[in-house]
Amino acid sequence: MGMCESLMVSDELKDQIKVNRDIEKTLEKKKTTMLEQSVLLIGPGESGKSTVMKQIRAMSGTYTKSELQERKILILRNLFEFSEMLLDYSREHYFEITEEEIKKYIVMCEELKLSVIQDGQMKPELADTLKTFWNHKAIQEAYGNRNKFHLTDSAGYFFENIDRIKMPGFEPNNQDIVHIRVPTSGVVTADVILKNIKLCVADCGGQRSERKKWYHYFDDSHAVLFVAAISEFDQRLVEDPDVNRMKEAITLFWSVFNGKFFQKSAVILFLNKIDIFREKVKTVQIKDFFPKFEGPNTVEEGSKFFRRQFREGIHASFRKRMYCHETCAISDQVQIIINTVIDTVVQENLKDTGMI
Ligand SMILES: Nc1nc2c(ncn2[C@@H]2O[C@H](COP(=O)(O)OP(=O)(O)OP(=O)(O)O)[C@@H](O)[C@H]2O)c(=O)[nH]1
Ligand SMILES: [Mg+2]
Repeated sequence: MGMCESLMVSDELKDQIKVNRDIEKTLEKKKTTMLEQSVLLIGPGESGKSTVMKQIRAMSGTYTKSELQERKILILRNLFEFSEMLLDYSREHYFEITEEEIKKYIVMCEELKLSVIQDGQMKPELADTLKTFWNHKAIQEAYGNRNKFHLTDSAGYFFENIDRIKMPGFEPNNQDIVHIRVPTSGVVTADVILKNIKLCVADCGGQRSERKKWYHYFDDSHAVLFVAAISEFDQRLVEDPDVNRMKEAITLFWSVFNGKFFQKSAVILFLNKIDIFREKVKTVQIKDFFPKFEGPNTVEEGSKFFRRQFREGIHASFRKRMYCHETCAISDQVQIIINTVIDTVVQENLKDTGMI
């Protein structure tokens, strides 16, 4: 996560941290009753909104035993879903895999499905088959093509951790939890207390079919946290394979901040999945997808370019209330940025009420 971390402590962030300390002092002096701030998490599907929500949750406390058990079952469900997708892709593309192996892996998928429904425990033999499956050449070839069939970014993580997951007393840790993929349907709300502030967070499903539900939450929020995956500049939408994911994110951002809604809200943009972006720019040219991009194909130039793209199409009144961060939501380091964001939100709203 080297670059991820170095980007996090930018000069902008340092300035922000200083401002935040001042705000904390102001709040301390005022000894007000607990401040309530509502935060709306929006952005396209799979950009990392729920992952940010999980990190906020991790900052505010621990999970109960039954919540951990639920997450353990979700991990097995993910392993089942990812295995099926990888196997289907290998078969469709005639990668080298025998009929006998295919039959064995179909049974493996069935057994995984059963362990999800039953006790959430993976039998040792099943774990061994999963490991052989993951190391199979055809499956690795399919995994190498994951961008083409929308396999979730975190699929590899669970296969790599089977030895730990199969243990009878296995309890998911925060890293496991942030890698779980469950698309959000509708809007999931949660109240969290952080830094003596009650945050009412609404995490919205981001796929096209989910977006009409967002409008019920428009205009009431103190802050809008828009999450876009910067790594997706070369990928296509699941909902419409003709549309580039990054272009969709930018147009969506422009349409939300067009001047009609969120007149008083702080606008926070997370250019997320910077870890994948860092790897990708080594081999994929931004210019091939965004001909206007002229700089060297680096993380720094790429981030600057995309920041500008998001900024340039929004209503002028939002630009001075817009804060942008490059993030890696699966890294616990993102919690530092979230802390900063909370302070920014409070600062913006205290300005509005004339308290500072
Ligand atoms: N490598 C990497 N993976 C990430 C990052 N952020 C999220 N992910 C993974 O990306 C997948 C999608 O993340 P979610 O948080 O479920 O996405 P979402 O925006 O809530 O998606 P919808 O609910 O469908 O709108 C999950 O498997 C996450 O573990 C990141 O910064 N880096
Ligand atoms: Mg979600």
